[in-house]
Order: sequence, then structure tokens, then C-alpha cells
Amino acid sequence: MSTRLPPFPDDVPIHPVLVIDYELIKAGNKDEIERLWTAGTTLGFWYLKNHGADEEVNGMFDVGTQTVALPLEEKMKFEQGDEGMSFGYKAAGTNVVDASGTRDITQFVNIATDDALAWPVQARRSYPSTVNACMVSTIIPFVEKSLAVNKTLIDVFDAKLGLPNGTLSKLHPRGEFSGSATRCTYSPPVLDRQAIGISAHTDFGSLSFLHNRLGGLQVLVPGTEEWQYVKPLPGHAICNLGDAMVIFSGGILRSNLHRVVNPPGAQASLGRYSLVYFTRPADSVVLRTLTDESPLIADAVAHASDPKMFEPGVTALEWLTRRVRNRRAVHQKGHGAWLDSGGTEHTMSGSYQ
Ligand SMILES: O=C(O)CCC(=O)C(=O)O
Ligand SMILES: [Fe+2]
Repeated sequence: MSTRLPPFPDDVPIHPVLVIDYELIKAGNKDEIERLWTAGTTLGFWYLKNHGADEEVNGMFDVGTQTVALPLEEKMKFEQGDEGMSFGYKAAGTNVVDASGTRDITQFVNIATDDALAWPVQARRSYPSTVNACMVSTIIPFVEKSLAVNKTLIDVFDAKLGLPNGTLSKLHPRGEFSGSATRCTYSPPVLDRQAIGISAHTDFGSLSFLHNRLGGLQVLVPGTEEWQYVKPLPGHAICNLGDAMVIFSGGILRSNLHRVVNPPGAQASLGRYSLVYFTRPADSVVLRTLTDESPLIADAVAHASDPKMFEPGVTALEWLTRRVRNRRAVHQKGHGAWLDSGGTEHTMSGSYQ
């Protein structure tokens, strides 16, 4: 599927995003680490090349395609439900994309890392047959690669934030239940209007390892109200930081608003598949700023305009559940649930919409 896609047009504005070389990061290259730090503290997005997961990523796109092709009735047996459970199948039209209640067009399946690592034992829930059939050949290898990449990157932020070695890593322990998951997404082509595939959001957890073939992803350009495309580059992942890292770092790190709209130009006629691995803190981790662990973070909080923002007083599981639940269409009577579906962008950019 990857070689014959229509090209991303060259006449739409694209946002400049730093390219980080994973091999150089692993080798401890100081300049590359500095560039990763710049990316994490300015936009919170970067491309990652040489991540070594191409084969697993290609396999996962096939898992996504096969799962989407199942009859809806079959997929609905694994639906997430309306109470904020993030694992399982999410049917198109079950979320809203704005305060007036417009339904989404995007379906996805989220596979819990806890289930991949416990396989064949069921840790969190069951999945469609296409997921089960590829667990050993494709999903577990993809999860292992993603865990390794994200841990390496998180360790770099740990050191740059002045935290005692492994502080952030300990908040993401492999042996404890978490919201970490693999997501295969599909949005059908919409040719007659500008459609929102995934509404404006910051990611809920710590670090996302995203793989795109078609355009459609846009970031809100910091300090403006303008959305710009992030152009998919072959072999390059797109990484972005989530709310938990903003909170842990007292706002030093950025979790930027992004959304998915129609792919641009000739790409608009194709259905859009994408793939993300989300690293999230253990369910029981209380989201709080690591002030006591780092003078740098303590200083950032001391100068923050709204330091209370970084003490939501909830666990990672509660944060995730609230954000997932409150975008479900069923909860949108009045505008309350939509307004309570946001993340750290409320004070970080002041431009949540
Ligand atoms: O599909 C994409 O490009 C982005 C997906 C995304 O932002 C998400 O699933 O959180
Ligand atoms: Fe996202």
C-alpha cells in the first residue's frame, strides 16, 4: 500500500518539524540530544528517523486494514463503551468533534500493551479475530520496538530535566497496568466538505510514536490560531509529547494541540489509515509536577502563571478516563462534557477549541 499513494501536494503550507536521528540519540550524541530537547520544549513534535521499526509498522498497517474490513457487527462486540474505557474498538460516529455535537467519522481499535505483553493471557479485555491472529507475529514485536524507542527518548528528557536517573521511567513501569496502547485508525474519504477526522486535542499520556502515510495531521502553530499540516515522510515516525509530560515537567515540555482533517490534494480520495503507539504512565501514578526531584522543574513552577494547572490531583487512569469519556457523543447534553474533555492546552496555549 505504501508505494502507490498520490503525493502530498506541494502547494499547501506545511509546518517545519525537526528531524531527530534515533541512532544518534542512542549513541548519546550531544548535538542531537540538544535538538530533541529543543523539539520537546518548543513544539512538542518531531520526526524520528532511523527508528528501526519499519517492518513492524508495515505489518501493523495490515492489521489495521484487516480489522477495519471486518463486519461492523463483529467489531461492535469489542466496542469501548461510553464510560471512558480506552481499549477496544471505537466505532465512527460515537465521538463528537466540537461543542455543537458534530459526530466523528473515524474508527479505531486500541490494543492495550498489558494485553500484548500478557498474551495469550487476557489482561484487560478481548479483541477482534484480526488482532488475535497477528498478536505474536506483528503486534508484540511492534509493541516491543515502540517501548524501546519511547523509553530511550523519555530517558533523554529525564536527564535534561535534571531528574535523578530513571525517575520518568519508574512512572512507566513495564509490570504495572497502564493506558499504554497501540492504535490503528481509519477515516474514510470525504470529498464534498472539510471534515474533522480527529478533533483538536493534546495526547493524554506521555509520548506518542505515530506513523502516517497520508497527510491530514495538522498542528496548531504555537502562539497563533493557524493550523498547518505535518507532511508524512517515508520511514520517519512523528513523535509528540502528551499531557503527563507537561505536568511532570511543570510546563517545561509541550503537548501541542493537533487534529486530523481531510488529506490534502489528490490524497483526499483515499481512506486514511494511521498507526500510533501511546506510552502512558502506570494507571496508579498521581499526575503531579516533579518539583521535589528537580530544581529546574521547581524553578519553572515558581515562575508559572498558573501552577495549579500542574496539580490536577488525579491518577493517570482518572485523567485518561475523563478525556476519553467526555468526547463520547452520548455525554454531550448541554456542553458540559465537551468542555471537560480537554488536557493541558487550557493554560499552555490559551487557545483550546
Ligand atoms: O492519525 C494521526 O495522524 C494522528 C492521530 C492522533 O493524533 C491520535 O490518535 O491521538
Ligand atoms: Fe493525538
